[in-house]
Amino acid sequence: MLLRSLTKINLRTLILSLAVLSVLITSGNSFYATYEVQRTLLINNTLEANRVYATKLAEVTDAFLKTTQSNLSYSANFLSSQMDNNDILMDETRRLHQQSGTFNSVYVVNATGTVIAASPQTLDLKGVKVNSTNAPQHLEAKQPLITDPYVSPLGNYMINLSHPIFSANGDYQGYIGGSIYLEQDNILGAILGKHYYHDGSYLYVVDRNKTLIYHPNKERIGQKIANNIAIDDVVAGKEDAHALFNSKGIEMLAGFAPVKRAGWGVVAQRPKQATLAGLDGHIVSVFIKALPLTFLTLLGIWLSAVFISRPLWQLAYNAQLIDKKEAQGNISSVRSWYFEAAQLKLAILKGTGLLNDKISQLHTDSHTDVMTGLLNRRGMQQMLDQYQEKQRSFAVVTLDIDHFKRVNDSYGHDVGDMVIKALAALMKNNARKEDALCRSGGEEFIIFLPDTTLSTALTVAERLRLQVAEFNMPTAGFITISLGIAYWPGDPVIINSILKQADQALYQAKQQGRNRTVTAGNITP
Ligand SMILES: Nc1nc2c(ncn2[C@@H]2O[C@H](COP(=O)(O)OP(=O)(O)OP(=O)(O)O)[C@@H](O)[C@H]2O)c(=O)[nH]1
Repeated sequence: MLLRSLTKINLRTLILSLAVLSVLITSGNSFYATYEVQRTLLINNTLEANRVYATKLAEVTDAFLKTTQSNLSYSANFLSSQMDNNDILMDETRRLHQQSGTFNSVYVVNATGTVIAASPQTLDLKGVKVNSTNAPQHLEAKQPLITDPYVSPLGNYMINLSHPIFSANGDYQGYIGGSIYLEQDNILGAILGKHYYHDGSYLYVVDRNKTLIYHPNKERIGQKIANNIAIDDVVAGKEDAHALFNSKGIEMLAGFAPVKRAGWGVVAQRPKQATLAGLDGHIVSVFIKALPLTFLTLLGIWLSAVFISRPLWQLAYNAQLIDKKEAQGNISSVRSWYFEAAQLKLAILKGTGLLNDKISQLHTDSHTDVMTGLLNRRGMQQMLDQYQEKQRSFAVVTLDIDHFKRVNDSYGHDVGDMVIKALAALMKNNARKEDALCRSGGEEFIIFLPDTTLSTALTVAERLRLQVAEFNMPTAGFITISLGIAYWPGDPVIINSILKQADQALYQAKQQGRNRTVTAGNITP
């Protein structure tokens, strides 16, 4: 069933379907490729932009730490000879606290771990003893230090930067330190926070232990982050970018860079969805812009399909109607503008030409008397049908060779045949183009003279009779013929009765002595 319906698909539909299908596949493919390329480009660009951005901020942070350590170093040098001067200690801590705005608090701790000066004074730190829990590394380090986050004696979550104080002779006298309160407004927020975007992008900083020391969401500060490849890489000192999922399961494009001076890592990231948000709209606008050209292409394909398939369709359609009269003309008028159609048209025309010739030959053969080439009885009947159909008047002459039996008897049948052929030739010479000559039986003939009056027919019949009488037949010599004439005026009188009338006139001519013409009816038309 499917095969049957497939065979009925015409060439135009086939070309159209294939072309439209290929246009759709090509367009779909190019849209998909464009989408994928744009998507990859956007993702890669965002990853790279975040990496560069994180690197820049890591450098800024590093420069800030360096400056801060220089300031602490300056103060430590200055205080090395002033460790017993309470006023100077207080002034210096206050200056450092208020002048730079770097620290939330500044303090000086002596070699035994007791705070001997602090700013702001409201903290009331003076006299507080630091220990390994609340100031873990300073005393042991005896060198410039940036601590890991820890909870201070007053309960602030903080990091400290410190610088040791040595006397002129190199004795360790304690250290000067500055605190950055991670959960309050601080210098890190001032440096990093202004870069926070509102499309879901943000930036955070972890320390060497993967603990958040800066995050736009302050509640997350102090949390340790696990299973994050960006953080794993950045605390290992790598600078790179990765696509990853954040703690809320949102896919992020993260760029990161280490702050080597502190062992920290800066991570800048943007949600992948926000990055690709414009892409769908972009592709839709590309699609809309491509629509007119696609429509024109489809129109062009449709016109081409019609143009290409038309000659073949016309040839196929007319080949179906090959037995119809007009088929050959229709096929000739097909504009076969390309090679295959032209060859096909030629082949069909040649085939139909041969077929028509053959049919015409068969038609002629079946309507012709073989011996004389005149119409036989079937041909005669067809002629009569045409006259009757067109109501065309005619005169009919029947003629018969006189005493033909004697010719046969005297000279043989072959000579008789020659006489019949010679008589037929004389009849042809004597006839007009539109006259119809028939051999109705052995040596009997009928001549139809269309649009001819009885008197003209008589003239024609007499002329023929005289010509025959004067013609010396091969071997048989001179013969005569008798003729009967009737006239059919084109009215509804049955034609066969006219033939009968002509026969009766012929009979009378025989009765009256032969070699004569007798007319049925009056001579005046
Ligand atoms: N050679 C030859 N003879 C034919 C042919 N057809 C018919 N005949 C002969 O024509 C003769 C006709 O003879 P009849 O009908 O008696 O008439 P007729 O001898 O012509 O005499 P009338 O017609 O009365 O003048 C017959 O002997 C037929 O055999 C033919 O095709 N060839």
